[in-house]
Amino acid sequence: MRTLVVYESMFGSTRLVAEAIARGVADAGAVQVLPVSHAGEADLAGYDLVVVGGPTHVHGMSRPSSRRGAEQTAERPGAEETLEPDATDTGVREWLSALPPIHGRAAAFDTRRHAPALLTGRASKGIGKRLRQRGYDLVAESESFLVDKQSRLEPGEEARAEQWGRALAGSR
Ligand SMILES: Cc1cc2nc3c(=O)[nH]c(=O)nc-3n(C[C@H](O)[C@H](O)[C@H](O)COP(=O)(O)O)c2cc1C
Repeated sequence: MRTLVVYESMFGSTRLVAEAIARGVADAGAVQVLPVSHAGEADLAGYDLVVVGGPTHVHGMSRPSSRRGAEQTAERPGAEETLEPDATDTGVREWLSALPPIHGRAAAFDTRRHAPALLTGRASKGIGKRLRQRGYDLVAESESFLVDKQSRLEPGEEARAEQWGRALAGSR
């Protein structure tokens, strides 16, 4: 099985989740992890499974304005957040909009604050919806991985992401 994991990440937590998912999926075959800024070059037809994730911003997928907000957060004096080198003006929302229709298997994930999803929203809902609109079959329920107020992953979330990846690898 060939798997592609595409992620968007401003502060690094969604990247860590993407890398953990990839470790889990790797039991089932080759896996490539790409930041969304490089995913436009990928030939999606060459993959048996495409996993897409991003941070929850303003209850959903990020937008240019919320990504600017994240940049400003990292630029505050004494900020604990540092901006990822691959954090650019392209997010999964824009990437998914430009995706050609394709039939394939996919799954969606996000990172979000540790509170009920009704309050936080979750980007994976929109990611999953758009993947289905493009023609993908979702092989699993969309999943959220939780961060604290400084956007750091909560303890145990990387292990849970690896486990989720293992479950994806076993899905048919
Ligand atoms: C502009 C902005 C808006 C955010 N809005 C939400 C939100 O509505 N719900 C939520 O759970 N987290 C929200 N967050 C927290 C992000 O989900 C968190 O920063 C992200 O999961 C960290 O992932 P990253 O390190 O990959 O960027 C927001 C963060 C920023 C910068």
